[in-house]
Amino acid sequence: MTAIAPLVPPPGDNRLGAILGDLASKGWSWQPHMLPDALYLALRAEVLEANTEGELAPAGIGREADFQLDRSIRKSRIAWMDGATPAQAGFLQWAEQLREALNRGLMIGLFEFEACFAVYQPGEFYDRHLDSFEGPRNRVVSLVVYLNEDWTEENGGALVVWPEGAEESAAPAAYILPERAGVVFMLSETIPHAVEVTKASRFGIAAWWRVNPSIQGNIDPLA
Ligand SMILES: O=C(O)CCC(=O)C(=O)O
Ligand SMILES: [Fe+2]
Repeated sequence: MTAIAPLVPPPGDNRLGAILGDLASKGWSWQPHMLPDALYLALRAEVLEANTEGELAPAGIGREADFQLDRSIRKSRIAWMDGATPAQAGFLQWAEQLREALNRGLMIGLFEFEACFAVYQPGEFYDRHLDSFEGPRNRVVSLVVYLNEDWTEENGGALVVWPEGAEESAAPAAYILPERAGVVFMLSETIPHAVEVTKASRFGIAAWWRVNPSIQGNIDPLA
């Protein structure tokens, strides 16, 4: 199988520098129109199809024993990616280039990657939360990619980002509209964020890198 845009040019040095600088200084970064167009179109077509074919399942919170399906906190539907289509394979390659750049620039050992399509229908939302879970195989950097054409402020559905470690009552640092091919990076353990109630169908990808929690050379097997 050939990945879509297998030779996606790596994001330019300026852009990578800005992302690394933002993550180091404030813990999050907004990059408008960052996803290459061929990938954007192919991934958007896939999420629209998954949505009409009923391939999305209600999203939960936490993992394994802590997993909860609490529709009062998070109301959306997701489908995990397995890289089995050209669009998904292309996305995984693109993310791999970012992983290498983040590891070099931040001197961290991002290791595993997991990604899902996420759809919020009108009225759906995700309350304020952190993406990291309890336990050793934790999420360290979150990546969100938006697959919406012509999003407007009236549609709602903004991603609200708070400063690192901010109290619930603190003023948000940013309201980000889920615009076409826009990409958000966040430190999963320290950046609280929320998705405001959307008034239009809101398509995107939520993804995370985790560190390798291996001890004495034993790589933790994938779940
Ligand atoms: O779609 C977004 O803007 C963010 C989604 C999110 O916070 C998550 O899936 O954990
Ligand atoms: Fe999140």
